[in-house]
Amino acid sequence: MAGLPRRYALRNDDGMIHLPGPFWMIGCGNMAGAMLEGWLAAGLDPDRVTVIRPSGTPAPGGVRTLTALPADETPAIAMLGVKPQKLDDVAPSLAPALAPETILVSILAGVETASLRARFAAPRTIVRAMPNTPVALRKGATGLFSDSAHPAAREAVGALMTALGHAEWVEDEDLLHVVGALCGSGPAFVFRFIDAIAAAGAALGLPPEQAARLALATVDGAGSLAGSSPETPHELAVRVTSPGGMTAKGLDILDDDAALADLVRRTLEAAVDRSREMGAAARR
Ligand SMILES: NC(=O)C1=CN([C@@H]2O[C@H](COP(=O)(O)OP(=O)(O)OC[C@H]3O[C@@H](n4cnc5c(N)ncnc54)[C@H](OP(=O)(O)O)[C@@H]3O)[C@@H](O)[C@H]2O)C=CC1
Ligand SMILES: O=C(O)[C@@H]1CCC=N1
Repeated sequence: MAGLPRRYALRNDDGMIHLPGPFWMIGCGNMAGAMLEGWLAAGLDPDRVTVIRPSGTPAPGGVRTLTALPADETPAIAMLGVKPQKLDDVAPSLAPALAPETILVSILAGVETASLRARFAAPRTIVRAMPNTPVALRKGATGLFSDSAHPAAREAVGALMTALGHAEWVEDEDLLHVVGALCGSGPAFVFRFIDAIAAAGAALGLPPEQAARLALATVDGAGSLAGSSPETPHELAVRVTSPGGMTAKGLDILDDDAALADLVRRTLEAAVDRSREMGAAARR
């Protein structure tokens, strides 16, 4: 972080996260709440964070939770964590509370930078982030995009997101629709796969609870192995597949006519299409 303005410094030598000033989280539901859990686990000072949510449901970690924006401070970072459809409920009161140096981070699926800039005129830097719920365990995958971030702001937001797991920038905003489908929605698709192999095991005779336990442990172990091995998932699959053995017969079904690849491609396409629709709705 050498050479960064001090107000952007997010980490010190002990690896703790220090925010440059007040951090507002506008909405703290499934996704933003998971991010907050991950940041708190990473050592974020809860006193720097304010959650604003209409229910007033207390945020984790003793983080200050309000039902309206604080009147007495300007946020260094403000993160939009509401549903895309709620953007216009939030923008009129939030926009005047932001300063040019506020970094505005949006996790709204599909909603483009231009739509955010049309509603939030002040912040020089707007960053779009597309995270996923495993950030709660600091094992997330997050795509980032900004058309405007000063290198220091880019590094600051990158550091914040890297504290939640894997994070990388995309240079073309349109690709955030794909990142949303792959990373943002991806855990739901994987959870369905866990259920599917559990259901298949049960259909073939295992007690359902036992099938569910074995399916979960298998996907957990396979994911960890894939994440820690220098080998590609394809190479790891080869290691499982004994010539003339049982795995090859199963893979023949998944690979026949690219059945699994085609199913997953159509799955992501459907999610991307919806992301584009939500983006178009926010343009109006
Ligand atoms: N869920 C996911 O896995 C992912 C979600 N996203 C994006 O994250 C965003 C949030 O999704 P998700 O967390 O699932 O949704 P949730 O419904 O779980 O959370 C929405 C949050 O918005 C708050 N909220 C609603 N209205 C207002 C308002 N007027 N002012 C302030 N806060 C408000 C709610 O408050 P309260 O708690 O009081 O009800 C709640 O905390 C979406 O834009 C989505 O596209 C992106 C990637 C993955
Ligand atoms: O389903 C959604 O729209 C949000 C964005 C990605 C994951 N959940």
